[in-house]
Amino acid sequence: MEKILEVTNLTKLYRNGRGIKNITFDIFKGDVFGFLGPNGAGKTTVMKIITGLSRADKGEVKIFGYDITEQFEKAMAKVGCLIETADAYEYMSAYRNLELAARFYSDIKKTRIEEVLEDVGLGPFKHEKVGTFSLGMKQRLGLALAILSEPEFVILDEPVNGLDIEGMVDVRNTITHLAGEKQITFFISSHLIHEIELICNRIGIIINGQLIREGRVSELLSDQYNSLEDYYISQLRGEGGSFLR
Ligand SMILES: Nc1ncnc2c1ncn2[C@@H]1O[C@H](COP(=O)(O)OP(=O)(O)OP(=O)(O)O)[C@@H](O)[C@H]1O
Repeated sequence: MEKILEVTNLTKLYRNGRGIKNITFDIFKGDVFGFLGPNGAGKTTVMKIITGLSRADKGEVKIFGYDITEQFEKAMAKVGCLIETADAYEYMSAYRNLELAARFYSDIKKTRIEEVLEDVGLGPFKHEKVGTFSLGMKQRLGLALAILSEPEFVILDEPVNGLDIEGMVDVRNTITHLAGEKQITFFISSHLIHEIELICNRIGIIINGQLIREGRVSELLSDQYNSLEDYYISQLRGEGGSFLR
């Protein structure tokens, strides 16, 4: 199976001694890979390195076979991402923000902007200024920006953070639709186990900067566990009990 992302021995230590250590995993074409971990586990650190926003101390990242430090542009050519909150101009409308972002690509049609706005549920608000948007609406705009260029691999850091139930369902449906219909591969971080269970086929669990488990959801869940939540809690208790005290 084609490897879309290869992460090998990724390590980064901040001056305060926190960070990530020897993270290794692969994502294959068609995967919706969930990156699960409690607050401060290291999810954003990994995603920032993968998308070139931060540098690793050690290790290697390849996207579509290209090393992200040596061939960054080639590695990122078919990648869309949303890391932390969307980088949007608050005094412009959602539509105008997408129009500006579209200029970075040579082949985005006007109809594509309308399409992504509908996909993420921002159609009715497209001409309103982003500064007046709720956090959830900004998250949706971030998702729209991430998928605008019709990427083959999409990296989303906590995409449903701050969304109400309806917003969560919309984003979940959008991801499931894009993965199923358009064969887009996803790498999604979250601490919301239920969301991950509903949309991901494979997961990695990161605790205290270390990837403690990685695999197919169906294989990780043996008869012993009724849900991913049961499994996740058992792993936290085993490896990082302090998170639950
Ligand atoms: N720039 C930084 N300087 C120092 N420490 C940092 C920095 N960025 C992150 N950390 C620390 O590294 C650890 C991992 O942080 P990171 O943001 O990657 O975790 P996370 O899993 O994304 O957490 P959350 O779910 O809360 O967003 C945390 O202990 C955090 O305090």
